[in-house]
Amino acid sequence: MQDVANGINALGASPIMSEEQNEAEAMVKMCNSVTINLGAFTEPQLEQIATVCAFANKYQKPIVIDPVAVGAVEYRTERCNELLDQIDVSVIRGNAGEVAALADVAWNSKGIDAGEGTGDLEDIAKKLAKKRDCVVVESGKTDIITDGDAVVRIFNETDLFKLHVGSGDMLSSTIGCFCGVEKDPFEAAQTATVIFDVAGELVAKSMKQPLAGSFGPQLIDELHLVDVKTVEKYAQYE
Ligand SMILES: Nc1ncnc2c1ncn2[C@@H]1O[C@H](COP(=O)(O)OP(=O)(O)O)[C@@H](O)[C@H]1O
Ligand SMILES: Cc1ncsc1CCOP(=O)(O)O
Ligand SMILES: [Mg+2]
Repeated sequence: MQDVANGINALGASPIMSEEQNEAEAMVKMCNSVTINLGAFTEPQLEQIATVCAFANKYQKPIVIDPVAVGAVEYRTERCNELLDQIDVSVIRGNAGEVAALADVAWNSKGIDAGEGTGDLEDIAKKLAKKRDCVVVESGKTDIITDGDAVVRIFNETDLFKLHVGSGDMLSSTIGCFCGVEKDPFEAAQTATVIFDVAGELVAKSMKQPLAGSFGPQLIDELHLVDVKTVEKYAQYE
């Protein structure tokens, strides 16, 4: 949670974390977008999450969902699908295992990680985008972004992302921030993802020794420093 708040604050956005149902309407009214992270929740929190999402739909604030580990634990898949049945979501951002689980595709997920499977990653992402009528960002070595028809691939990467727990959470919240300033969630998701990936890649390239512990803080520093010119110079996508 700390990395998420610091990462998006460094980018110039303004995070606020909330867990209290009674402030849900006020929170949603004042924000530009809502990111729901299902990393660790209890049943009462699910009620609060559903309330926040209902207000977000009412006040037309975009919602980004990070369905952490839904592929690994059936309970999570069920709760996440129940939530998605109730609300309109702009973007779902997950790794291959999470996206496959929500798209009803068999996959061997592993905890918070992507795990392994044989399905075509782009087809699976498109299936979920069509099923939930939203944009899907399926992260991995190549990040796949789709609205169900068009597909954009972002190639900037570093293995250090995998060693830093919370990289996916930071990416999802970054997408949330861009959805708050760009009406088209497909555009917002692409911009956020390329900035995040370029920032991580630049950190990795600048490190004398690629070490997991120092990657996190340096990623936050790079999110602070990174500018449009730098992203345009290094972005690799099609
Ligand atoms: N195998 C990989 N090699 C390099 N970068 C990766 C790899 N897998 C994921 N990433 C990057 O890590 C970031 C977080 O994505 P991911 O690890 O898939 O999310 P999560 O942490 O939720 O599993 C993304 O920016 C993605 O591009
Ligand atoms: C370790 C852990 N446990 C519940 S959520 C979480 C963090 C997941 O982070 P990410 O999916 O971004 O690696
Ligand atoms: Mg994750």
